[in-house]
Order: sequence, then C-alpha cells, then structure tokens
Amino acid sequence: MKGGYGIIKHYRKGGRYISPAACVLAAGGLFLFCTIFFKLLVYFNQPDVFGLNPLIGKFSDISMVTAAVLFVASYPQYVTGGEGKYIERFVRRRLFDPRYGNPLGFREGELLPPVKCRKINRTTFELSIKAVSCTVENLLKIAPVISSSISGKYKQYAAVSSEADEAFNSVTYRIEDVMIDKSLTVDSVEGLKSPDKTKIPIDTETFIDLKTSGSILVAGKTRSGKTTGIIAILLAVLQFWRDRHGSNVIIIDPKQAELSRIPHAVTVNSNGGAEPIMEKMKEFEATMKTRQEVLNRLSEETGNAVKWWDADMNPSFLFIDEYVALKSLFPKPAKGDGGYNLTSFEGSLKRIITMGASAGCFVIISIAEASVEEGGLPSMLKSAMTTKILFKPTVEEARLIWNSERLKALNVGRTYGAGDCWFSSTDGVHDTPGCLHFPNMEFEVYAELGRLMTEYYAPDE
Ligand SMILES: Nc1ncnc2c1ncn2[C@@H]1O[C@H](COP(=O)(O)OP(=O)(O)OP(=O)(O)O)[C@@H](O)[C@H]1O
Repeated sequence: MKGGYGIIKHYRKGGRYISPAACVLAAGGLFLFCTIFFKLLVYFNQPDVFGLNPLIGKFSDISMVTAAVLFVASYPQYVTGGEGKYIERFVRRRLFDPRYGNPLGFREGELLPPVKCRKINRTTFELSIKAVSCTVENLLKIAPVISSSISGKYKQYAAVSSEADEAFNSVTYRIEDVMIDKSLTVDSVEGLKSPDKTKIPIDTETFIDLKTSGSILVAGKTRSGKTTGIIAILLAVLQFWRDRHGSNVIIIDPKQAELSRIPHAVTVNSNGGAEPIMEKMKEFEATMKTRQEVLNRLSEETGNAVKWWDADMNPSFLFIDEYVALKSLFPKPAKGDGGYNLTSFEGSLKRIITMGASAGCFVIISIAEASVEEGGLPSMLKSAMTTKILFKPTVEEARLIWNSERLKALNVGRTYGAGDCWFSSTDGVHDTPGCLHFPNMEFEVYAELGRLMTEYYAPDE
C-alpha cells in the first residue's frame, strides 16, 4: 500500500513499517468487528422486514470464521514465536520504518531483507539479516543501531558481535544481556568440576567445548588474570583424572616463577637451559601419536571414526607459560645439538597444535604481549589455535589476535578488570569474540592445583 500503513516487504518513504503479524492481527480484528455488526443487524431486524436476514447471517458466519483463522494465524507470531520474534519486531521497526531514520539507506520500493532471531541460551540470541537491498559492509556497521533498537523487556540486551557468513550473504549478530552477571564464583575446586569431559566451564553460560575447538591462546598484559584463568581451566581438566591412554597435564614455567613450584611442573635446568622442557614436549608428542594410533585402530575395527571422548580417553593438556620467554631460551640449530634447538621446539609445538585435538591433546600458550610478529607468536600458530582469550583487552592488542571486522560490535569504551577478557572459540556459538569473566575462585588456588597435580600422577593403588 503506497504511502499508507501496510508496508511489509518493500520500503516506502511515506509509509510506516507494520509487521506482517500485526497486519494479520489487525485484519482479524476487522473481521471480528464485521461479525458483531452483522449479528447486531440480524438482532435488530428480527421480523426480517427486508428479507435479508439469511444473507446477513451467512456474511456474519463467514466473517466470524475468517476472524478466527486470522487470529489463529497471528498466534504463532505473537505467542509461540516467543522471545526471538519479540526482538525481530523491534529490529525491523528500527531498520524498515522511515520515521526511524532508515539506517540502511533503502530506496523507494526496494525489497526489505529478511530478519530472523533465535534464542541460544538464557541470556543470548542470534539475529541474522540477509544482505538484500543492502551490503554486508553496511550491515556490519549497524551493530550499535541494533543494540539501541531493542527495548521493552529486552532493553538490557545489546549486539556484542557481528559477523558476515562465508558467502557474504548475511550478517549474524550475537545479542546478549550485557547487564547480567554471568560470572562463576566458586568456593572450592569442586565448583569447577564439569559433568562432561569435553566441556570446561568458564562462566555460568560459557564453556570451552573440546569437541569443536583445539588449542588455546591466552594473551594479556601482566596482572590481567592470565595465569589465574589458565589455572581455572587446568583445575577442571585435572578433575577428569588420568585416563588409561597416558593423558597428561603438563605445566611448563620457563621463568621459574610460582608455577614452577607446583608438583610435576617443568622448568629450566640449573644452567638455565630448556632441555627438560624439550624432553617433556617430546614425551607429550609421543603420547599424542600413541593415542592417535589407538583411535585409528578402533576406527578400523568398528568401521566408524572413533573420537577420543568415545574411546575412554580424557583430555590431555600441555600448558606453556610465557611462550616468548621460553622461545628465547632455545639455541639456533647447530651440528651435534641432538635436536635441542629452536627449530625442533617450534616443529614439535606445531605438530601438537595442528594434530593433537583429534587425539584429545591440547596446548595452552600464554603470552604477555599480543604481538604475533618478530619475537612473538608465529602467525601460523596463531591461526591454528582455535580458542583465543585476551585478558583486560585493548583494541590495539585485539587487532593482533582477531580480524578487526570481528571486533566491530565489541564495547571498546568499557574498562576491564583482572579476569575480564574477550573470548572466541570455534564452537559455533563464540566464533566472534565476546566479553566474559573467568571464574572467581575463593580458595587457595595454587595449593589446590598442587594437590590435584599430585593426585593426578599418584600411582594407582
Ligand atoms: N578471574 C578473576 N577474577 C577476579 N580477580 C582475578 C581473576 N583473575 C585474576 N584476578 C586477580 O588479578 C591478579 C593477577 O592475576 P594473574 O597473576 O593471574 O595475572 P597474570 O596476567 O598471569 O599476571 P602475570 O603475567 O604477572 O603472572 C590476581 O592476583 C587476582 O587478584
């Protein structure tokens, strides 16, 4: 309807956007009104002076049935369509109704893009908009507009990330309750225990999914909460206990700091050389190969690809603290060095990171500076690490870790405390970075880590 109220699929400058559901509901109301009108006519024309009562009676019945059909049709949109539909309506009105400024710059008569919103969990929705009559670039820019469009009972929700699909056909926004405190506070190590050995809890809504992700890169300035955050991960992993296939939890602390005092932690030798570390990495790699062989054999026997979590295996972790400092300890390759050199170290690490996840073997690398260039993390390793965490983030550091397109929706103005981070993982839910807080652990963290490490490696009785 040009210039009127009925714009549904096409943009009209002089019109107003009314959702299809509202149109159906309004039509239902109109038919209901007609039904009442016809019924009253019959009522007041009891003697049927004009002989029209049977005809009006028919109209009244048809109108009543139509009203009922329209009400039923609008019901799923308003009621069963649920919260996703509620958010869709706000977003459509903001983007499609000319009175709200036309942020996507539609021209007269242009087809309006489909908008779909689905609930992911208690505090998160995923909203996607097709790049119809607008570009992906423009859609990526309007995350703040989408945040401001959501009001009513979801006014505390905002678009925290936006990402274009591979084919550049649509943009998906992650809509989250940004006011709710999702952080996990635990007063004992058992609070970090996960019922599923493939899921490591981070907050009340988020976990690292080891089925879909691989090794973990942790970056952040000093005192940002890196070590505490990684310990929270290790405390969860240690409580899955050691499997019969040589799973490990190896802590490498090249700086001989607090972590090196944890039982079974590995550090440099008395000459400051990293030989013990190299040895431990080789051991970890050998176990990884043996585990993969077991899985291959099981797969051949069953005729199906057997995954580590189905093969009685628990996750195995190698944690390298202060990666850049460790790298600097290795000498360049030289004749007769027996493989103790930077090239072998990097080669071994690369193999574990790229091939380990399928055997349930994961690496956590911690770096104090996000630099991935000279002296930092080789970019190949950076792209192979599928879970990325930046504590107390700044945009400058984040750009070294993520594609800057992925950072557009993040609230860069916020101040972050220790334990706050930007987090991404290839789990289909956190593919674009979002903000979260690592567990608040109200117990002696290092003491508990030491106790669990001792128990983990205690010989079976
Ligand atoms: N998840 C958290 N919640 C609340 N406070 C935290 C959290 N993580 C760390 N902190 C606080 O921040 C301090 C620094 O944490 P942590 O030692 O883990 O940082 P770091 O980045 O590893 O620093 P460094 O590089 O100096 O070792 C801790 O002593 C603790 O008080």
